[in-house]
Amino acid sequence: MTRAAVLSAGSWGTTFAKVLADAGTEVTLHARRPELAAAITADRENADYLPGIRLPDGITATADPAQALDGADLVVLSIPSQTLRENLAGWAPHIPAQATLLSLMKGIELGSTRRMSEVVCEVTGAAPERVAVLSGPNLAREIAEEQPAATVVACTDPDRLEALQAACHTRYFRPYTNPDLVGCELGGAVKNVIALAAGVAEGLGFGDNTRASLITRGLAETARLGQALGADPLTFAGLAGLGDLVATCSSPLSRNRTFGEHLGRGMSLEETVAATKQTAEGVKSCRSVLDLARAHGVEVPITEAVVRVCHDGESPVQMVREIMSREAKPE
Ligand SMILES: NC(=O)C1=CN([C@@H]2O[C@H](COP(=O)(O)OP(=O)(O)OC[C@H]3O[C@@H](n4cnc5c(N)ncnc54)[C@H](O)[C@@H]3O)[C@@H](O)[C@H]2O)C=CC1
Ligand SMILES: O=C(CO)COP(=O)(O)O
Repeated sequence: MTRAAVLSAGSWGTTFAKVLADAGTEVTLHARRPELAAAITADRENADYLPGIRLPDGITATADPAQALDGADLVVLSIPSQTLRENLAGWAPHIPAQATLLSLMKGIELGSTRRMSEVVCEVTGAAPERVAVLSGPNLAREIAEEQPAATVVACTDPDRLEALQAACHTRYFRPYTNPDLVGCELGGAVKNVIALAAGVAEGLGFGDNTRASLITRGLAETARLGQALGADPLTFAGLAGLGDLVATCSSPLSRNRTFGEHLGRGMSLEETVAATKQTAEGVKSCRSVLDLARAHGVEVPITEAVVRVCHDGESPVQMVREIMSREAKPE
């Protein structure tokens, strides 16, 4: 892969543009606001999302999606999941016919319960083997600072997968391949929901036992749902499953965990939404994950609890009481 278009220039899109450029790929980054695109090109910095990080010379930025997509053999999608369908419909006519379409997004569409790769296929008409996902313990700021991290790229076409792995392999970013696209994608979406619960626990003042219990039982419900959707259960023991769950549930950098922490500390939902400037996917996706689980007859008690706290006005204290008083059962 030699030329990538990254849409758009938020925290992760900008960071991943840097990864691609550091791996030797020419990158055009799409920013919605022309002034941000101009500032990125002129200053080599995205001061809105990654202040203090110098962007490589291999990145140019534009506010024109057609210009960003012109000649791209890799199209990277990194916007809030619930906005993908609408945005992609506008971008689709400009996407080169053979380009690989890579989703960095970690959400499930509300209403349709589609994974992002499914939305990409539906909107663009691309064959499923052209669509890939990247998921793992990848907090943007740490990667932008070139702290070592690993990730997983998944695609059903082995040639595209290998090319993708090479296109984003740098001295600080190590991608593994996995053919299980469904499992990788689901792991990324559900961990955001579990991280909300871990944040609530943090906000209530609970410690490591509580977090470890949530991570482990969260992984169990992710794997149950994954299996029902045809994922490989082993994927959930890897970077896109346990790896991402541990990082997100533990890190103060996580927007989902921070959102939950605010609720746990007693902030109202409205105050928390107002205080959250970046995308916390789990707040919306908890509902679609629950819908998906119900459609497949899978029990997801932590996800249910997160929906009650984020949407039905249940208090964090009551949430913990309900999780802990569920019927006792074998592990
Ligand atoms: N930030 C991180 O550490 C990581 C984020 N992700 C995932 O990447 C995706 C993007 O997240 P971030 O870059 O972190 O979010 P962000 O909030 O930092 O940036 C969002 C980007 O989307 C654009 N955007 C917002 N609303 C839009 C709309 N209605 N239409 C078009 N564009 C819109 C913004 O202008 C911005 O460029 C999410 O699915 C997230 O779960 C995945 C791994 C790491
Ligand atoms: O996906 C992430 C880390 O892998 C980022 O998590 P947040 O979206 O909660 O910040």
